[in-house]
Amino acid sequence: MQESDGSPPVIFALASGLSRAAIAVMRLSGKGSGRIVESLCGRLPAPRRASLRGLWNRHGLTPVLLDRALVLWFPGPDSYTGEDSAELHLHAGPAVISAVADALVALGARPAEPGEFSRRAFANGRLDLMQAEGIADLIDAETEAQRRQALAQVDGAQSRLYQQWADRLRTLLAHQEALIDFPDEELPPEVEQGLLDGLTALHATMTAYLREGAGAERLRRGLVFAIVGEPNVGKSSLLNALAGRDAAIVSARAGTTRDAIETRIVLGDVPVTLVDTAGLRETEDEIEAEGVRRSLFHVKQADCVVQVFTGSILPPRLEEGGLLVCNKIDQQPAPEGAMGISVLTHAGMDVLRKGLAEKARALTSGRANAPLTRARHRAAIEETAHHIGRALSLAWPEMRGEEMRLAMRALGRLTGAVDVEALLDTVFGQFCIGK
Ligand SMILES: Nc1nc2c(c(=O)[nH]1)N(C=O)[C@@H](CNc1ccc(C(=O)N[C@@H](CCC(=O)O)C(=O)O)cc1)CN2
Ligand SMILES: Nc1nc2c(ncn2[C@@H]2O[C@H](COP(=O)(O)OP(=O)(O)OP(=O)(O)O)[C@@H](O)[C@H]2O)c(=O)[nH]1
Repeated sequence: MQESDGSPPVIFALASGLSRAAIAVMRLSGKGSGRIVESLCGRLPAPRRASLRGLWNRHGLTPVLLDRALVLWFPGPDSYTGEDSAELHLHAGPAVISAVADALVALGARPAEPGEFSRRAFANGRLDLMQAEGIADLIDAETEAQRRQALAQVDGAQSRLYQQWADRLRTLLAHQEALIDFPDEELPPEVEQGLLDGLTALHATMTAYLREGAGAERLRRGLVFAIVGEPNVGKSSLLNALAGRDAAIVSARAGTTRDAIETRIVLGDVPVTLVDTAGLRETEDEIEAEGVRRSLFHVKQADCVVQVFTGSILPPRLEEGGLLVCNKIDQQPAPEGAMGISVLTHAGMDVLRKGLAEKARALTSGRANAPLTRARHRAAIEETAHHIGRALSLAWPEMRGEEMRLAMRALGRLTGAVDVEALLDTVFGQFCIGK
């Protein structure tokens, strides 16, 4: 469906989501938005000013009033998408929303796909891919640290850094082209040396950046901490205590937890999924054995393993860098080398919470400015660095030039400057509807 002049169709979505609320924001974008708003509420309100209007369905014999709503009109290109856009701030009843949606469809609009508003903003040059991904992260941000990180990305921290790299690379490529085009002229030898030095420095910058990177990506997606140990040591009790609610079944019978139970909590400003796993032991019981297999899988997947035991003997560590926790110190003191707690009496629980928060912070720390937040970015920067590395290893100018062009391409895909059609579905498909 398109407008008759070939411009993209008007799309609409409930930007405020479907949860129960007092007001619902219906958002429209596309060249025909103005015509649709006029049909609903008469003349267009003044640009960017909230106006109270009756919304009328004029399709039947007599006009039907759908709602009295606040209407905002954003003429393009000064709008989020860069197109003519409008917002209808409705009373959020489901019947109001569906009546308005029906009227919009009758007027030629169609429901938006996930991320479609932002995709249009990208297509119209209002934001680059990294900023768009930042917006998706901002919508998902649960903690202050995630919010800060996402907002810096929306403000272009990464865009600026990667653009700076692209500019350096482009200058170096120009020098390389000069070496190719004028092989016989007397180009001063500094040109080639300067080129190689420049490539070496850029390569070093990128590899250092990749090395420091993992923390921000973990902060964006949140961490997984697995609670593991033998049956009956109090793993489920510990999960419930940390979560502050009865998420897992606690019983005196060993082997109670069969399948992993997950709870989300916040530790040190990082969202953490705690996984309570089946107790690790040799067993004849088929279901319990499957539980044990799954526990070991979680140990491998987790960002941190909280290994719980009881008694006076330190167990062998399941995982380097994990936390060794001795429970039930109300019955017996913890051995040296483990953190002692009693879920029953709360002894040691504050120290444990601090220790876990410290782990969460350490796993998500990294450079404060323009950090690496996504696997997509990591892959593109790795590819860029790979081609720069190859360029450095090639003496033949044409081939070095080709590697440098491939490096430029990889970097361009990062911000969306080149060659991205295939990427767009992946990037914008992860958005929620209405963004
Ligand atoms: N009601 C409402 N709240 C919202 C949004 C929205 O679309 N609607 N946003 C949606 O994401 C965010 C704000 N972001 C926005 C970004 C750009 C423009 C915009 O109209 N930009 C124009 C004009 C800027 C100006 O002069 O004020 C432009 O950049 O040209 C609006 C909202 C969060 N809150
Ligand atoms: N004395 C004492 N008992 C505890 C403490 N923490 C948990 N328990 C008890 O130990 C028993 C086992 O607790 P669970 O939390 O079910 O243990 P689990 O490790 O999840 O057990 P499985 O599901 O079998 O792997 C229960 O009866 C708890 O009430 C503690 O700090 N002190």
